[in-house]
Amino acid sequence: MSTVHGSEAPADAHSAAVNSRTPLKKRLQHIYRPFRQTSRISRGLIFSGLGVVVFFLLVAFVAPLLYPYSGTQYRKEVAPGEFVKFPALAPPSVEHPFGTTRDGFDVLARIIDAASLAFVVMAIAVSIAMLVGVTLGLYSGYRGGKFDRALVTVMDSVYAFPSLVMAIIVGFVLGSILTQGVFSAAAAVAVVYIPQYYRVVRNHTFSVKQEPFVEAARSFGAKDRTIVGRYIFFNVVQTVPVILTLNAADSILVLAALGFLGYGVPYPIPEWGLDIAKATNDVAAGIWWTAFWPGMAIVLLVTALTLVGEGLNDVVNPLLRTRGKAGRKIAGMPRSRRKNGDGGVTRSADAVRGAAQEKLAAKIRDLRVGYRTSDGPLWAVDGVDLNLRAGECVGLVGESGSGKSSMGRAMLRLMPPGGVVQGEVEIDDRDIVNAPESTVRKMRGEGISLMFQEPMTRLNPLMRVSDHFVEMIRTHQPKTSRQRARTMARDALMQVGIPPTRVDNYPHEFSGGMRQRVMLAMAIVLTPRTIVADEPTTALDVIVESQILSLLERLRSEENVGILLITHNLGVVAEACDRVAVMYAGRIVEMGPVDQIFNDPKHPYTRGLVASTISLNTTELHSVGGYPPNLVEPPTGCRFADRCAYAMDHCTKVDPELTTVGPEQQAACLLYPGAGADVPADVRTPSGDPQKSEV
Ligand SMILES: Nc1ncnc2c1ncn2[C@@H]1O[C@H](COP(=O)(O)OP(=O)(O)OP(=O)(O)O)[C@@H](O)[C@H]1O
Repeated sequence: MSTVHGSEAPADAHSAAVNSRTPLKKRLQHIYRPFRQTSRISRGLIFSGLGVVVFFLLVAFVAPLLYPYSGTQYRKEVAPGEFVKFPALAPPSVEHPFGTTRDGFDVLARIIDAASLAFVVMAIAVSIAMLVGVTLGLYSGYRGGKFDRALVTVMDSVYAFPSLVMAIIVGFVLGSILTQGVFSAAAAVAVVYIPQYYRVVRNHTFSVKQEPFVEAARSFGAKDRTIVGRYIFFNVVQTVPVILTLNAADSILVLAALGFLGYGVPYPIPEWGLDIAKATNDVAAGIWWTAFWPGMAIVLLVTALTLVGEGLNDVVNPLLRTRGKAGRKIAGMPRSRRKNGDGGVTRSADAVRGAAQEKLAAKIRDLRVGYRTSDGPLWAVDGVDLNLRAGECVGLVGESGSGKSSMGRAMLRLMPPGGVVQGEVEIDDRDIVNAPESTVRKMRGEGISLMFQEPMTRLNPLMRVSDHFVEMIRTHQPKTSRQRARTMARDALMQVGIPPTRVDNYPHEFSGGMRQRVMLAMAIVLTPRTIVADEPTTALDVIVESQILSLLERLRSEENVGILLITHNLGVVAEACDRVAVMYAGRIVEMGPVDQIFNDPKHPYTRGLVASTISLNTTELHSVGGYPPNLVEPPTGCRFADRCAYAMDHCTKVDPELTTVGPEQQAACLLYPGAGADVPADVRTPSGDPQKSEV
């Protein structure tokens, strides 16, 4: 096992020091980190916007305690029981800094009280809209079906309605049922925004639930609640703070418009829109102060909230952040590496395998995987038997569409909508295909793990790597503390040669090869007995490919893990596997030790595959002519018959079974006795010797 410490050491030492002395400081730094990573302009906009919002909050909730007048006060007591009315339309003065209104109210007092009202209405309206819209959007998008369609229609209709007219109608209705006041104004504003949250969240949920990282979460055994709460919600809600602040800004305008038109709060409750409406005649008479101050308040607060909203968009979404100094400090690859980068193979694989030879990591019996398609049902895997021994790596090869990935996913019972699995996949004496959902979830991750191709899309871009680990570990071991889960994550990262100091990085902060190793670390952190690695080295350069293969080798030799390695690359199989299973049109057509299959393939299809591999000795390119059959209507007899150079009459009539063709080698071809019990020996007359002929 390698411990890799590289150029990250100083940064980590620094964070550790902060952590041990001042956890609160560390926590604040942690919260501030995304802000540091945004551009200076974004930060400037957010903080100036926030400054103005805080100023208005002070005006709304602190100033009333300090300012001598209230917004509805029109006189003051000069002696006990003796009142003097404020002058009407008095210009700004020391006594009335913003002047007075036509009805003798102090303008500054009304600005202050209207600010409190604006924040209260804004808070109620936005909270109602967000709560209702987000909840409905998540549910509707995740569940789909009739409920979703009905809700989309309702929300679209509400959304299509002019928002101010909608707010007036709701305000009017609520005002007549309840009373015209703060709550009915807030509810009127809320109704306008519900469809906005709903539409954004619903559409986002709909697409995020199909993301590979959600499938990956399912593969690690996450429950629906966890998937929605952790994987979908956090991806979807990244837009919510932005909508929220923009809505908050807009709600000030809607409230003012309602007030201006007389459908908001009743006079003389101080409200900026209402006060502007009352001041329209004053402006014509040259009295500027009665409309100017409420107008300014609206403009300032709306602009500030908009700035915060736009700025937050950059902060919340890590992909939009511009890297600052902090980002550039994050170091890359470790300085020291093992000589051959092989993950430290210390024991002979054969020695371990010998002892564990008979233990099965997975036992597959009559596995069938079907999909519903527009052309009819299709069996992508059609009756596969396979024993995967502990400590063994079996390569699963075959042309694109032969059913390899379907088989790999079926081993975890990870089916897309419309997919079915039949048969048995036994892991730890439990059959995952027929187990209840709760057992399946437990088996995923602990009993069997799936290592996907395309690691970038399998990791939630908004979750740190540590969060992925903690989430997964605690799903299976709820009693494990977060701290312990983080330690396990660091250990697993170390095992795959990633500096543990990078545990808190986001997926996009890793290179492709490192992300693939992160996926592998996740696949092994719970020490499963079996790993399905689906094209784990696709799109990686040869050095990273070799590192991944070495890690897999170490897992099976040291940890005794059984590995099913799905790949197109026969070179990878030759390097990493003990046995190979060749799949064609949903079936295994040949299986045996790698050396035997590569040096002496028996099935004509395997011969074609091996012949089409390019090596240093290749002088002529071969390929298997023709196309695989349509699995919706597979041909009778051998599925390879119409592409086979040795096809006989019987091949289109008799479905061949796997039969022994060499030591530990089996092939499903009628050329060999036993592949089709009812084929008489004298009709086995291929046009040439299959052992020698070219394909
Ligand atoms: N969700 C699905 N719905 C319908 N058909 C599907 C679905 N997934 C796979 N198939 C079909 O099942 C067959 C096997 O596909 P699968 O992806 O398992 O093959 P594969 O050997 O892994 O291919 P590749 O090497 O290209 O990944 C193909 O005919 C494919 O079109």
